[in-house]
Amino acid sequence: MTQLERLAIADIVKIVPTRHGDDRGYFSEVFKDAWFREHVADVTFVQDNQSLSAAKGTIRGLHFQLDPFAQGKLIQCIRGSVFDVAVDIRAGSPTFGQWAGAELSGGNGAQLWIPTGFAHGFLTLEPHTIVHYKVTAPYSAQHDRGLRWNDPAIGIAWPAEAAEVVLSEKDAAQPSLADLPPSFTFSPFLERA
Ligand SMILES: Cc1cn([C@H]2C[C@H](O)[C@@H](COP(=O)(O)OP(=O)(O)O[C@H]3O[C@@H](C)C(=O)[C@@H](O)[C@H]3O)O2)c(=O)[nH]c1=O
Repeated sequence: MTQLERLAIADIVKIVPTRHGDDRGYFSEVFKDAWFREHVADVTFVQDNQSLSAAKGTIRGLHFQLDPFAQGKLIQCIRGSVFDVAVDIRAGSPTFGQWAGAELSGGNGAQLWIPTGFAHGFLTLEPHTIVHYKVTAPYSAQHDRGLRWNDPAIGIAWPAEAAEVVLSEKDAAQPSLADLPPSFTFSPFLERA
């Protein structure tokens, strides 16, 4: 049975698909459209992404895209491990500015569903970590925005691997939540799929 757990922010859902183990290894249905629509969110995924991070302590994020290219994301780690985080940037949301996170790894097969209205990022906990994820809107460089990974106002409790981080130039220069123009948050607060 696939396990489903809502995190501290209930719109963030952790999913652990069943793994059928045998002498060869395991088999797992990692995404099934009808099941996902019924149990998690009635959305259509239009793009799959994959990133390899060579070093432990790599941070990617926190990222989101503006409407009309806002993306819901289904995140999975297929090699190594990450601490994966979503930050609520829905203006008017009772959990605005709060975060929820989970460890995703090739070993645990866990996934995180992050709807639109959240900024997303992760920290690699091992070298050569591969993250694979589905998104509900195509990439649009013009709509791509970010938030500072270590904004004290958000206060993400990153694991110890964040003591010495590897960051892109873009992510080293991301603004803090207080500096986001109001038009960059998702307003009015809508409980979107
Ligand atoms: C995200 C993305 C990037 N690119 C290109 C742009 C650039 O040349 C190169 C690397 O882009 P980035 O530095 O933005 O890659 P990265 O920092 O891995 O960005 C990703 O981070 C995680 C946390 C997310 O949530 C994703 O949605 C995405 O924003 O890949 C695409 O062609 N398509 C895409 O969908």
